[in-house]
Amino acid sequence: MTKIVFVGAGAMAEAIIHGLTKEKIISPESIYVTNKSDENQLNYLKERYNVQIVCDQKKALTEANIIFLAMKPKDANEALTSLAPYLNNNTTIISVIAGISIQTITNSLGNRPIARVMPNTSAAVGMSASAVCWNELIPEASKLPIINLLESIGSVKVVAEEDLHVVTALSGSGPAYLYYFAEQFESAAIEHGLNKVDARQLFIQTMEGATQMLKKGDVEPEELRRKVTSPGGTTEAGLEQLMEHKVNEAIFACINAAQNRSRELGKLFET
Ligand SMILES: NC(=O)C1=CN([C@@H]2O[C@H](COP(=O)(O)OP(=O)(O)OC[C@H]3O[C@@H](n4cnc5c(N)ncnc54)[C@H](OP(=O)(O)O)[C@@H]3O)[C@@H](O)[C@H]2O)C=CC1
Ligand SMILES: O=C(O)[C@@H]1CCC=N1
Repeated sequence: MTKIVFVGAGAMAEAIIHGLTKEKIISPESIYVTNKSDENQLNYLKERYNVQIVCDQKKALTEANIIFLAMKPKDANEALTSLAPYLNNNTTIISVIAGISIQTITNSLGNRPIARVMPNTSAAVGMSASAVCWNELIPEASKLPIINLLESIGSVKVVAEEDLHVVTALSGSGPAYLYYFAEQFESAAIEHGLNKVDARQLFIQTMEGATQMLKKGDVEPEELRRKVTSPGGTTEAGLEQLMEHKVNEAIFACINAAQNRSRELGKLFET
């Protein structure tokens, strides 16, 4: 049975564990969690998902088939140094850490199969938009099982490692941008008299409907936008404000800043 150890047990680890256990891809008895010090969080994960808390670090790490690295970039060096002595040569490392390169991980853990994944927190509902890259030590035969594992938490694209910076900016961070839009649209609607429940429900359904239309893939977003926008109508009035406030520039600046930060984090914690 495949044994998975999560080193780091915060928001992203929980979202992946939620997805994996919900889809029954891996039995919770085979999922182990450990972190730096927060015992309450480990107990919470055990209670909620039935996963195992690592008691014997050496045994758990030596027996692991897959180790997920799910700590913040600033904590990676310390965590990797403490893991290194216990790793089995065949263990596959799957890192979700933003910015930290396969080379940096290799420098601490030695030459071994390493994959980097950029998921997002929608993994909790099986809707992560994940991208994965790997080093040449991941055997061809292991690639599909890794993709299958990740598909249990959503969609998966295989990308070049260099592209993970922009992927992080777009889909890793992406849910936060959309939640920010949700907050702002909801507040604006409330200011104009709608109650919170209706405002939220209408906005969610609008996003869902627009997403479904985009997903059909037969009409470009620009054309879909045009179909909503009657000349001299309400949409045109609204869009004019978005353009006047240079929302397009804000979005370019947002993606640029996020992908730059991913590169900076990689450099800052390079070993
Ligand atoms: N949140 C998100 O939307 C996404 C996050 N990521 C990436 O996932 C990673 C984790 O992010 P997130 O879950 O949000 O962060 P959290 O702060 O929620 O969790 C970080 C976890 O790492 C643990 N940790 C810290 N130091 C060590 C150590 N030395 N050894 C073992 N565990 C340690 C912490 O333990 P303790 O609490 O005890 O200190 C905590 O459990 C980051 O690298 C981030 O870039 C990727 C995609 C999306
Ligand atoms: O904000 C971050 O750094 C992480 C990476 C992607 C989403 N959250």
